[in-house]
Amino acid sequence: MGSNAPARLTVLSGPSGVGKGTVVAEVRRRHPDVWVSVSATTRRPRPGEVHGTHYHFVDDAEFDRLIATDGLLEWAEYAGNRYGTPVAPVRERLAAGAPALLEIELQGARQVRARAPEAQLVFLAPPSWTELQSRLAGRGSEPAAVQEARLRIAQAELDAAGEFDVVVVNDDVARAADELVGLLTAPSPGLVPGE
Ligand SMILES: Nc1ncnc2c1ncn2[C@@H]1O[C@H](COP(=O)(O)OP(=O)(O)OP(=O)(O)O)[C@@H](O)[C@H]1O
Ligand SMILES: Nc1nc2c(ncn2[C@@H]2O[C@H](COP(=O)(O)O)[C@@H](O)[C@H]2O)c(=O)[nH]1
Repeated sequence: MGSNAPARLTVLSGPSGVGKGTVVAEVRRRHPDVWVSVSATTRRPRPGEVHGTHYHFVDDAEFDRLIATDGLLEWAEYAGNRYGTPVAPVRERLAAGAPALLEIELQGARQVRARAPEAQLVFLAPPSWTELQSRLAGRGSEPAAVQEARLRIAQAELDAAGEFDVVVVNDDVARAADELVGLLTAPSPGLVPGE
């Protein structure tokens, strides 16, 4: 990615199980300097998830405090838990002229669009509905009822794909990662949110 990369806020969104985390991990494997925001969440950690790396795992009181102190660029309730982007690291990153990537759901993407219109919004789409179902089930990280809740939300998220600047189909992780790298390095005006 290199130090000449433009400062741009990019949001990657898309339904649960489409492969956002997988594609971002592939981008970071190739370009370890790509900076990805670490969200706060009230969700409990999955096996293997590390506090401060995958998420800042917080309780409801701490999440309330983050909201009350304007500590979040955006936040949303999703399938019974709250998720939000700590604003300070994103601001610092963009102010230093370095790009930032957020991996968030639809409500949060809409908030970023309202607050930082220059941000680039990328929607990661599944090749088909049945493939999305099978990826979510195959991951096996949620019980069936939670998978069903996530798939109900996914229908509405797929309907909103037209709100995004670019749609990337995750038919193949390497190909989708190529496309995302291209978008992350494309020139843009750059923006410091909230200023
Ligand atoms: N292109 C692909 N082809 C086949 N399987 C894939 C592909 N991309 C991701 N997967 C698999 O799909 C499952 C879901 O991927 P992942 O956890 O990255 O999704 P996600 O969009 O980040 O989900 P969530 O929003 O719930 O965190 C994983 O088991 C992953 O290995
Ligand atoms: N609005 C936000 N959504 C976020 C954030 N961090 C993650 N997410 C999204 O939540 C769902 C569920 O995530 P999971 O880890 O429980 O599978 C998924 O779409 C994430 O992209 C955030 O800070 N804000």
